[in-house]
Amino acid sequence: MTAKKFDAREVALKVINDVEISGAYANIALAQEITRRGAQGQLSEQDRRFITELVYGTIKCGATLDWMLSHYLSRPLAKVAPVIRNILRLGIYQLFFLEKVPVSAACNQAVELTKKYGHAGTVKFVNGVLRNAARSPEKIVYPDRDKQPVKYLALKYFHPEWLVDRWVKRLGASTCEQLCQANNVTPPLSVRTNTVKITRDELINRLTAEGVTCQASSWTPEGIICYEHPGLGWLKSLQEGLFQIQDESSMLVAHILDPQPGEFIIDACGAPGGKTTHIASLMNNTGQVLSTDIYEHKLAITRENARRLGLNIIETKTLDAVHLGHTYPSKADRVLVDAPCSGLGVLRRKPDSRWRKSIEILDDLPKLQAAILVSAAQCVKRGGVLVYSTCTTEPAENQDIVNSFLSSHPEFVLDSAGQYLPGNKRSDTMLQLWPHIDKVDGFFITRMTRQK
Ligand SMILES: C[S@@+](CC[C@H](N)C(=O)[O-])C[C@H]1O[C@@H](n2cnc3c(N)ncnc32)[C@H](O)[C@@H]1O
Repeated sequence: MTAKKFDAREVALKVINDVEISGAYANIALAQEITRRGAQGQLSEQDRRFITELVYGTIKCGATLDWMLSHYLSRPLAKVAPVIRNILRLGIYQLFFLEKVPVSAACNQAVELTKKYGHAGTVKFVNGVLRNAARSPEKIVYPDRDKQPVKYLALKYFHPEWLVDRWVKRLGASTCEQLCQANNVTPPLSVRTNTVKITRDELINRLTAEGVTCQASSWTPEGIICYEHPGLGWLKSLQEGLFQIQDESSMLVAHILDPQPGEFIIDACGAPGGKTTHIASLMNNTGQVLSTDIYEHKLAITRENARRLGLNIIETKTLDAVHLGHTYPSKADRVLVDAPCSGLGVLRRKPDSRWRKSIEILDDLPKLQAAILVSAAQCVKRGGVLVYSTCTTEPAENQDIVNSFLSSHPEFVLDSAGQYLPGNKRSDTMLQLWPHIDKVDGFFITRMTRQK
């Protein structure tokens, strides 16, 4: 039974304000609000979907909505109070991007919200701006695609201009367009079967019985794609440790490392343990996996995941990976460096992530990545394996790091990462996966063997 009538747009506004004004993460703030309202019996499935659409759409399209609004404003949007600004964004998003929402509903609800959160003057202002936009949509003219490709692509596909500029220079406008389009498609949830406890076929049956619509992934033997699912927290199969939530391309990393039962493996940047637990599963829970990370609170999540999955060969240690080399010299059979990175390959996962990045992050990260790789490499035994991976598509964080490492470490040779793929093999030595080509998160994976 619905306990209390509420307005979906007001819930969406609250989450958007939390993200914009308080710096909350969109997915976390939304999940909290939905859980809270759900527990109070206020939310139907339809409400949940509509609120999610409003929040994710308004945040993802942020700069484009502001540009659209600027056509109907006589003063800069930055001078408008934050809450009113967000009401305008929500309103114009519905007017221009949600065909099913009637114009009257979008405008009237924005006015009602302004009555509650603004004053008489702002009510008139919001009403005027949105009704003007609804009446004169022809005022919105996108920049010419050929003359101003960066501006056009940034506005059309909701990406920061600095990033589009970078991609257009490196990939060309057409590829950049495909990449931006792919980043706007929300991917389905993917999970990894905990093969220590259950087979993939059995898990698919179990998930289906729990109301999940899913099918086997073609990338890995344990991946499952879930197209529709009830709240994950409610699934007994999750509580029983039958699976781990993990992206398909992220699952490839442990396969390329190819850990064997009985070995000693170091996962240098291991938290929150997606790959650490996968490695332990592939070792059939026999041997030792040391998962290190600079943040203890993240390693606590690794330990919790290992406990839930029933993997008892995992140990954790809080450590700056630049000190790994002298702590475990030549001790490990295999070492994984899943380096901290700009995350530009996984923008499709969260609507706010593209707006949280800045060009400056690309200045500092490569130095840290190189230092971690050099140190972690010292832990590899002769004949052992070193894997370097990131979830970005930036050469400065990927190929440049590995090439520079190889040129100063002749004892390591580059293997063909593509040959270690569990599904279709590829000829790539350094594997770069792309959302627009491979339809998975953008991941970079390389594998090296220590010969001397
Ligand atoms: C890409 S994430 C790792 C994800 C993890 N491998 C997984 O699959 O769940 C990178 C990790 O590096 C950690 N990190 C950042 N700087 C580090 C450093 N100097 N030494 C060790 N870990 C670091 C971050 O805390 C973060 O957990």
